[in-house]
Amino acid sequence: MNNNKTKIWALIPAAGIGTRMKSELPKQYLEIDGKTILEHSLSKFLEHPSIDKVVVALHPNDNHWAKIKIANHSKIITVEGGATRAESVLNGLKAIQQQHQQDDWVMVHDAARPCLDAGSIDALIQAGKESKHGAILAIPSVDTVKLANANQTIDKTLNREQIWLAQTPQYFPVQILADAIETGLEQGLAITDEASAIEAQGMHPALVIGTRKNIKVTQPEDMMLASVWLAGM
Ligand SMILES: Nc1ccn([C@@H]2O[C@H](COP(=O)(O)OP(=O)(O)OP(=O)(O)O)[C@@H](O)[C@H]2O)c(=O)n1
Ligand SMILES: C[C@](O)(CO)[C@H](O)COP(=O)(O)O
Repeated sequence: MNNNKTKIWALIPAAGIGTRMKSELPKQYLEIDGKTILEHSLSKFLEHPSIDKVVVALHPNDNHWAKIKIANHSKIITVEGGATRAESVLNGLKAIQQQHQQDDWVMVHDAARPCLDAGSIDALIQAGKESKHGAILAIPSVDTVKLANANQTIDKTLNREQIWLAQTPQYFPVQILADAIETGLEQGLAITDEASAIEAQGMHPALVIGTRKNIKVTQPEDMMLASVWLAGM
């Protein structure tokens, strides 16, 4: 347990339907090595001594959650997800706000990233002590990056020294993140991760180097990669 007064919450948006995975089940309920992807993702937070509670946002028509063993875990609270990832996260934040203390922080992590390692959670917590605008896991681009024109020709090559690919977890003070997402949604901004809502408010979250193993299972071929990484954990 986190012994400071400040609590660290985990928030797992798991209300997507996995269109790009083209599977019968929503991808978070596909199994790797006898456990669902969602269970793999949740276990990283349930087993981490600094995480106090875990909020999971579920699809309103989810009829799979109740069947998995972890559903009864005493650290887990569930909420109904929304039509977009940002709305699911906001619903989770509202549930946290009913119980949180002023200085609590939240770590938002995609249900679809089952290969997170405990060291990355530690690194984010450390970065949060040094950045009042929060911190996210990300990896520097290893490829040359092109900016495209509308007709799929190359406009120009970007300086990849400045290009980082965002992952989750993304770690912020609860109140700051809830306000930023609420404002961003009201303004009609495209909020594809938590940091983009924070950036829109003029803040600059820290970038913490993650690992390439922390993939987001998105397309069918990602299942094999995730099972290889999980086997080595
Ligand atoms: N309305 C939504 C949409 C997505 N998510 C969650 O956000 C994470 C990242 O989203 P993504 O990988 O895009 O998942 P899906 O939306 O399920 O996939 P797709 O875009 O292929 O439909 C996933 O854990 C997903 O369950 C959510 O909680 N609520
Ligand atoms: C939050 C995220 O995983 C960071 O890379 C990503 O933005 C989610 O995007 P998606 O289109 O909802 O999969």
